[in-house]
Amino acid sequence: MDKLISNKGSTIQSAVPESYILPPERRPGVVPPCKTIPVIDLQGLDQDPADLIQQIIKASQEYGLFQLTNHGVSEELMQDVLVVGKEFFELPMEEKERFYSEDPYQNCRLKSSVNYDKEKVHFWRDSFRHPCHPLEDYIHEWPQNPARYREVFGSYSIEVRKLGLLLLDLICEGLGLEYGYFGGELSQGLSISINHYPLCPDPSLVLGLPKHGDPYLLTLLNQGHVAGLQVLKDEQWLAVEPLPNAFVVNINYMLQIISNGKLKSADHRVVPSSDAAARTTVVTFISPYMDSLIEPAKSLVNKSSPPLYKSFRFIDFLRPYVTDGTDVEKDPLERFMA
Ligand SMILES: O=C(O)CCC(=O)C(=O)O
Ligand SMILES: [Fe+2]
Repeated sequence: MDKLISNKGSTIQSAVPESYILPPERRPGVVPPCKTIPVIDLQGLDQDPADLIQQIIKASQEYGLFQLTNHGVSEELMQDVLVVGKEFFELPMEEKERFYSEDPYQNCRLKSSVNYDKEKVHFWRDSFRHPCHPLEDYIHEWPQNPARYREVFGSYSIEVRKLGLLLLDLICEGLGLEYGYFGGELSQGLSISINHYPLCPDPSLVLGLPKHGDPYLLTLLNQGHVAGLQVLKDEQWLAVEPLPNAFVVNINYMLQIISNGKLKSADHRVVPSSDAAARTTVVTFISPYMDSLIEPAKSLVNKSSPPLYKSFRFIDFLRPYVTDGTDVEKDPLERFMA
């Protein structure tokens, strides 16, 4: 519990503790906002679906990440989860305590940094995470305080799941896969993580999250209005500007593998805000079942395009990823190359 940044009280507001200070070569440096990151307006879906699919595929090939506007999840719900998520982190410690755990497989889990006990340097983030689908299996484990938590996160998880499955259908069509390819067990997992990056006395010395790719299928991030997310493209970090009520969507490792490398997982990281504001974000991950078989889709593999990755069970990828954390320079896909 005393590992949580939000539990360290006033001492942490005056100076960054030694254990969070990165060596100079790993510090984030200055990254200006980037204007070229694709913004896709889902309103065009009815008029010209083919064009929209092309935009999604192109962005997923070039950046592995795009922003999505007019996506159908109401502004009210987008705002509500950010407000209630923030309220959760503002609760007294006694309220949050029962969710704190060192066990990476615990369902409802409050934790700090990435892999606190193993990492050399800690990251400036607390997070609270839980599975969401099917809702009735999990909602009774969620917090009852803030009072609106279950209602707001319940509705949000249903809406975001619908949107995520729609995006996967569009990606499926864009890749030329058989209809409904992602509809089954590959997309049955759903979890939400509230990331809280408290105010940092010197953001230039730390990272909120280190460079990583997300290990699932697809991520939909509601990043609110405080900047901090950066994506790596052609060895350059680009800052992803907050757009009101937009989702930042990123391709995950499993989608890179299933598409046989046609789509690319976006490496990203988070820098705590330098505009004197804490940053709270809500991240939704769509993922395969633990025992789902992951492999390049058969229809994308042929003589001239051999499989780039092996077949494996999702848990065999996830287990080392979870245990080793993401504080490593090596590529987690390496062991799964064909
Ligand atoms: O909070 C963010 O902006 C991104 C979080 C993220 O990358 C993650 O939770 O995997
Ligand atoms: Fe991530």
